[in-house]
Amino acid sequence: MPDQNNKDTARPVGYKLYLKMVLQHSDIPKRTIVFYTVLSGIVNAVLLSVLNAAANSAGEGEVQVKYLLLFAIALTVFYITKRYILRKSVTIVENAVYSLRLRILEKLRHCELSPMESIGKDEIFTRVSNDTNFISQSAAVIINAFQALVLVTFALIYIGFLSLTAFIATILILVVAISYFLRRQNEINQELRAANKNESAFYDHIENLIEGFKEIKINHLKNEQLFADVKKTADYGKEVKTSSGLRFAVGYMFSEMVFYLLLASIIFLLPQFQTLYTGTLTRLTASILFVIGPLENIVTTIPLFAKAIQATQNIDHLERKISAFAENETPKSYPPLPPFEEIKLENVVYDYMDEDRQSSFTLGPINFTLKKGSLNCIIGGNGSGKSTFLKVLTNLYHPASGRILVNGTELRNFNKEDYRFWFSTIFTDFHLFPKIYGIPNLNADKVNEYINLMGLSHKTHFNGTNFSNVRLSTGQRKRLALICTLLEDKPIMILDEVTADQDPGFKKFFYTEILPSFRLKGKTIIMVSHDDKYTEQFDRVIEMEYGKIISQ
Ligand SMILES: Nc1ncnc2c1ncn2[C@@H]1O[C@H](COP(=O)(O)OP(=O)(O)OP(=O)(O)O)[C@@H](O)[C@H]1O
Repeated sequence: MPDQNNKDTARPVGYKLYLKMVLQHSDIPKRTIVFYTVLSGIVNAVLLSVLNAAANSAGEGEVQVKYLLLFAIALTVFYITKRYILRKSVTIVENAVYSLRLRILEKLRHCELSPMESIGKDEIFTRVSNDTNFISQSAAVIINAFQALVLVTFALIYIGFLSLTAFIATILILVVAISYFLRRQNEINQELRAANKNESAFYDHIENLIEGFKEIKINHLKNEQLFADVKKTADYGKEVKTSSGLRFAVGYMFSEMVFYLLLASIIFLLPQFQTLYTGTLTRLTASILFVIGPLENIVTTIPLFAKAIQATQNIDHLERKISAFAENETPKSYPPLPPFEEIKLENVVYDYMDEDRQSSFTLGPINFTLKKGSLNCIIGGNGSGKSTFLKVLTNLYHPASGRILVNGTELRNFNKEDYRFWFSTIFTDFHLFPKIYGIPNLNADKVNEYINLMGLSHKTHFNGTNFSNVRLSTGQRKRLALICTLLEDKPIMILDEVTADQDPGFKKFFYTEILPSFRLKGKTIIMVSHDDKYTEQFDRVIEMEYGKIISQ
């Protein structure tokens, strides 16, 4: 589903994209930024040429006041412009990163579940955290390099003014050195891409090592084999990064050597071919020496700029992916959802797709009716599709075909968010938030009452905002999730294996006390359970096999 709001679908080329991303939230016009950057570069050039001229005239015993005055003016303008541009660049970049992060996360929270699952948490985390950080850190360096470029341009003009031959020689040498460096940089970039892929594999290993710590502590063979894989990946990373580092060093050295050769040829050869005025050779030498520093700055910033562009493209790619799957709900255009009476699934089918867009598992066709106030139990073997069915029922996954009818009207006539708001869910992979979100006017006493009811008062209590302790066992954490579900007080509760990690005492309490209390409150329950001995507590038992309901 393409993003209706994102009309600008043509992707700008790398550096334009970078500029667009960095400058889009700037309150200063682009022209002003360029003006100050260029002015600061020019004044920097003036500053150095005044010093150069003053040094020469000092040698000739002339009065220095004129140069001193010029120096003072240039230094003041340089200070003001450079300070302005550096301060503004920090604000602009941090604004850009701030807006970018919030914009992506804003889009992400409106994204559908299945594309979000397919993008994966690693990519989202890397882009939103690492790549945006990189853009933020590289901006000041890039601005400095841009000023260095202005400086070099003016220095070259000055060299041309002193000697046309020296100017042509310098330009030629510059073209050779920079194109050699850039060619090397292309090779380096290829290696860096390989290093990046390898880095992701290395992160995976670290995750396995941390997440699987218990397993590797128990089994030293696992520990050693995993570490052998870690080492293999680290070895490859070292190899690629060393190779690219060496290439960079050689390229850099070559560029430096070429400059010394340029200097030597101007000092030793130029006077043989051209008559130079007194002091011109000294000025030329000083100017070329003066160009080397800023040029180094520019050349070493090129890889950083390339990486910043890559980071921008990565972020843009993620943003486009998320935008393409963002829900385009316009709540005001939907009629209000009536109170829940019945949900009907007619021939509903849902497919999980593999990387080749082939179905790896099909749920359905499902025909099912959920009536208000009913207690429903879903049973079935592992992988029979119970959780998938619940995600389709709650509209977290959208059916590939079939209809969902809400009180007799098709669901697509209503706002999906309103529909989902009917449900309280505890999925098998539920997340316990550190705060209780989504419950207005939360009554702390009521929360603590539930904590007591669930037998957790010796472990935790609610302080008005947070639970005092969430470092609990799996079963205890599920009881806390159940408390949140009770507090939400929705008409339909989805409970996916909530009793799976509970002790027999709590199971009995749940099925004989809590469940009947739900019935009394008129709640509708769908619960996945493997507790055969309590199935008589439900109005209906739905059995699933290979993605289908085989009895209900
Ligand atoms: N995010 C996913 N992407 C692709 N396939 C999935 C995904 N989640 C589940 N599946 C596949 O769908 C099938 C049904 O999974 P589901 O989790 O619905 O089964 P279940 O009946 O709840 O299993 P269990 O009792 O083990 O929890 C499985 O074969 C599983 O491999």
